[in-house]
Amino acid sequence: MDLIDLRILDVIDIVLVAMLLYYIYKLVKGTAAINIFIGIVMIYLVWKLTQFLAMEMLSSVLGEFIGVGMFALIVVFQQEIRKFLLLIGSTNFGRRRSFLRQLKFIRDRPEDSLTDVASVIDACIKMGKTFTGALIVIKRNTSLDFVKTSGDTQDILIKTPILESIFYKNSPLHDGAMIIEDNRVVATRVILPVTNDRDIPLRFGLRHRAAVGITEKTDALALVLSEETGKLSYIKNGKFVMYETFEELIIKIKKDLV
Ligand SMILES: Nc1ncnc2c1ncn2[C@@H]1O[C@H](COP(=O)(O)OP(=O)(O)OP(=O)(O)O)[C@@H](O)[C@H]1O
Repeated sequence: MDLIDLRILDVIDIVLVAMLLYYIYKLVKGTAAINIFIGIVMIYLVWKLTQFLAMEMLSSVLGEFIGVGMFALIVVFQQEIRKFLLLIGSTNFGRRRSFLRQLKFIRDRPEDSLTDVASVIDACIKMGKTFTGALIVIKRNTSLDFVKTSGDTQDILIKTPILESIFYKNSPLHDGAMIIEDNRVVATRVILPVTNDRDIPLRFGLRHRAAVGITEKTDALALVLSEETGKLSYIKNGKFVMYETFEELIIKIKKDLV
């Protein structure tokens, strides 16, 4: 019986380690950190090999290095560790959230719990036609309180004309970002963290960099309207999401909000 238990635990152990390595790889893939990650994996494998071959001295040197290296790793991978914890947190919360939403849906008026994505996109289409710049952040699981404090607190039910009037060029609220939680505008004139990503084309300025920045640091979704081109960009997880039509975009956002 003990033997069977051990085997099952071993399998679970291996699956968990494989999942952990996969998630870490997914996070560092395409970043400069991938080379550091590969380097660490190689040192670890050599260390294990020296232990297996009983090469005492080399194994103890590498062992010491890996021991101290743990602290260095936390510093080097600060951003990635943050993202990783966020990923784990939001995976669980995601399910709980949709369950809570169901409950909320029963309790509250529906207009208060689900983001009216169609109205948001409708406002964006209209603003795009008049080359009005806009930056809209939609909260998912991660709290946005740390950025909200930089702007003005609001509590406004989402309606197309209201969103348009907020970003209207002469409006006192048009500057910075607007934050949406559920179906309400909860903050305006918010200053967002700007990304350091050098791969973003130069034609994108600070508004787009801020949208990439907040979606890198949190799981929020961002919509950016360019004042220069009137083009609407949808940004998720620090990346521009491609879409063909506005209908397709609405479906994508709704899916991302479930
Ligand atoms: N860190 C930030 N947080 C929130 N809003 C910002 C931030 N940086 C810039 N903005 C907003 O973006 C506006 C325009 O900035 P900028 O012209 O650099 O952006 P852009 O990406 O080139 O956009 P556009 O294509 O509309 O010109 C600013 O006036 C401000 O309202």
